Amino acid sequence: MEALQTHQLTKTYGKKIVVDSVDLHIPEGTIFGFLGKNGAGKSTFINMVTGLIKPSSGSFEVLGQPEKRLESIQKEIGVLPDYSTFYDDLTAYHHLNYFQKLVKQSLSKQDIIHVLTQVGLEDAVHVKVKKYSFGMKKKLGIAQSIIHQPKLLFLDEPTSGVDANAVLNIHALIKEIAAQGTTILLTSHNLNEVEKLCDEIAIMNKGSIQTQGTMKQLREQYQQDIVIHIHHRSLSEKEQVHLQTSFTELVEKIQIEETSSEIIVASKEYIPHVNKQFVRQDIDVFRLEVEEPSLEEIFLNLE
Ligand SMILES: Nc1ncnc2c1ncn2[C@@H]1O[C@H](COP(=O)(O)OP(=O)(O)OP(=O)(O)O)[C@@H](O)[C@H]1O
Repeated sequence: MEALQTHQLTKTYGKKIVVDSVDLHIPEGTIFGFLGKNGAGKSTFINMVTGLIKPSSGSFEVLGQPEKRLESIQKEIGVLPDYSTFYDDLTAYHHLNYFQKLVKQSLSKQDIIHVLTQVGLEDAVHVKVKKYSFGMKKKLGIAQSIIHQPKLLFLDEPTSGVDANAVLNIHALIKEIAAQGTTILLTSHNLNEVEKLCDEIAIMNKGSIQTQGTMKQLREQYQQDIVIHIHHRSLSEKEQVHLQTSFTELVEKIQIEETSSEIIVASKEYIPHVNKQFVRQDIDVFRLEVEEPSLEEIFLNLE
């Protein structure tokens, strides 16, 4: 089953089309990366499929239920919005206790403390939120979004403004939640994070989905040249010249140096040929690395 499916989902404000005929399918059990520049329409999309705002046209199903039955599955959805608001005078514990009652849970004190420990707030359980830093509030927002063990979790920028250590903890937590079967839609401006965590990615631009696929599919789709780094035994100048001239039509660019070389080819099929040239000339290859385009390069190339 698809955890989320949208059909021509559209949102307009006056004449401005903010989300434009989006067809998105998020398979159950995936961590789905949702990318796009500021203002691309990601939060508006999330606000529609979580029932916060009404679509202008189009339809969607969440966990198999159509929009009009969204209320019946609200308990199965968790949301970390792009900004969370809390009551300054309540502690993290009181917030979660209040929230769990809203979503009709009956967690014990220990359960609530466990969730706060999961997000790294174990030392601030009984501290009032007015004393929390931005990163701590973010963690509290994550705790609130997962306290009822949702089947589908929307995390809008879960690590922005959070320090490096806490980022690693949040990544581990996201993986743990996904391993327990929760589908996660993650928006982030940190492309390394998305590359590391997500099974599938969609990139939104000016309200439309520009591209969608697994990292492997996106790489194949957007890979132009393949850069091969070869670390080899030390070559004499004569050998370097000989090697340089032995590569002809196969390579786009070649740079031979004493102990390492960089060769750019147009297609993956040429990689074994490159390797063979070294073997043929009796040059020991210690390491051969193929550089793949990062999500960042793909993302920037799409602009
Ligand atoms: N209530 C509204 N009325 C008018 N325009 C709106 C409204 N809400 C959002 N917009 C516009 O819709 C566009 C998309 O906003 P949205 O917040 O969905 O983008 P985003 O991709 O989430 O951006 P970011 O990465 O900065 O969070 C923006 O140009 C924004 O100004």
